[in-house]
Amino acid sequence: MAKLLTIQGGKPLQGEVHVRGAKNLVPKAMVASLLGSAPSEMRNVPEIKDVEIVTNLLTIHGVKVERDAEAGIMQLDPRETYSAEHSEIDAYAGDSRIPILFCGPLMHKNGEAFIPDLGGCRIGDRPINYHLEVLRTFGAVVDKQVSGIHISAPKGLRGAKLELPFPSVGATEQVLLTAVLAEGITELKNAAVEPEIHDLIAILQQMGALITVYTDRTIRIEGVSQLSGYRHRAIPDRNETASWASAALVTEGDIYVRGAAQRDLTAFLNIYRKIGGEFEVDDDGMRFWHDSKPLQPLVLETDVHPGFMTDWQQPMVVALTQAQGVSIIHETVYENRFGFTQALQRMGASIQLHRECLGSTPCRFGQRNFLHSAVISGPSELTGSDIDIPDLRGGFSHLIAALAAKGTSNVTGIEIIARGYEHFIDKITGLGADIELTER
Ligand SMILES: CC(=O)N[C@H]1[C@@H](OP(=O)(O)OP(=O)(O)OC[C@H]2O[C@@H](n3ccc(=O)[nH]c3=O)[C@H](O)[C@@H]2O)O[C@H](CO)[C@@H](O)[C@@H]1O
Ligand SMILES: C=C(OP(=O)(O)O)C(=O)O
Repeated sequence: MAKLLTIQGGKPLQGEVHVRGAKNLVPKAMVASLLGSAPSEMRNVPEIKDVEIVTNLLTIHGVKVERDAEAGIMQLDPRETYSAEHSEIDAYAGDSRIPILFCGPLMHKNGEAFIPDLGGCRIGDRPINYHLEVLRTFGAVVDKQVSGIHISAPKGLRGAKLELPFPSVGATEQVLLTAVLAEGITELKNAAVEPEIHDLIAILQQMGALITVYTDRTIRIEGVSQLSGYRHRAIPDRNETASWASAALVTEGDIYVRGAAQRDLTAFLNIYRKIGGEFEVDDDGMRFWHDSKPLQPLVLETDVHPGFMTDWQQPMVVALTQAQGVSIIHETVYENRFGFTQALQRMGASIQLHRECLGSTPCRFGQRNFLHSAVISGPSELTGSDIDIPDLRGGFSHLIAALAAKGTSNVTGIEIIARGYEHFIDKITGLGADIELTER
């Protein structure tokens, strides 16, 4: 049965939420456990859909996964893995982007892997050409099938000199998860250096991997013949933290995010302060609030780390609809991440999308007919609307717009949000929102 969330907007969100491990790290750490010849333990594991999907995928490959969901502790025992049936794996087609990262570990373990078609947010084409190219360079043979891909390493996997055309997070993780047990040395240039990548490297190092990260986006990996397990506490979800911070800004609220860490939010906090948000930090988390002073418009470009992360863009757009003046956003990571603004426009926001690059950060989309720049004029009074959630961050952005809007919004498709936001309905309720969840 589909869920319908009815939101009566206009109440500031006030109170506390608890943010646990990062969606963009935990499922990958779970995949890394496959590389070990001993069990691993992960702490700070959130109850989100992507963790569930990877748990199921590991389980059908023979990994024993045990979990205390409330305590956030997961044990993963990979000692008796095997190749799963294609039909079993195919059941997860279209669910998440993580399955592509099974390639290296499963080839090391079983000599082959079958990967279902990927899911994840529809915010651009999201090809996997970099992944396949690096895997081929390691010596893998890729066979694209009607649905999914079969990949094998008949002659084993050997370290290689690699350079990514763009510092892709996923392709960098692909290289790490493959190179650690490949024969010889791998050098990756133009690697992504997001905090979640550093956390994955910390995990692999605990397992016995030899990895060096240089300051120029180069990563060097010396392959080893065997890895053990790890015990690790995942870094907190900086994207969920930024989302709650934006919710406080949009609703004139005051939210304490227990578990949040300042360090990986530098670029976000600079913008938050410039727009007029307030924050303070203590040992257990961060408080974000917006007193009644007017929000300031600004010019912003998304970028790879250490820039302003693309996943923060969508909630921040909602805040900018409330700023006094014209703001400009240039999205340089995904070619199609402004589709969610249509619903905001229906709610009363003034947002124009442009094909041109409205910014100076070099981007791949300028001459290619993609609406990847936005001009937002504020402040606009938002009114409630019927909304069907399009993607994860766009969906959370719609929720906070509806929570700030005058009147009632009827929101469908909220299941998508559970892919990356733990217990978000309970959290919003706990912050004082006037919402009702019904099944249809
Ligand atoms: C599960 C996860 O961690 N998701 C994050 C990860 O996604 P993901 O790892 O999928 O993102 P990438 O960094 O790979 O993608 C960045 C850009 O590279 C392009 N590209 C990527 C791979 C490839 O083979 N070919 C190609 O052209 C993509 O289309 C995109 O335009 O990093 C993104 C960028 O920080 C975040 O928005 C996502 O939240
Ligand atoms: C784009 C995102 O996730 P995914 O890569 O899992 O689709 C996101 O978390 O905003």
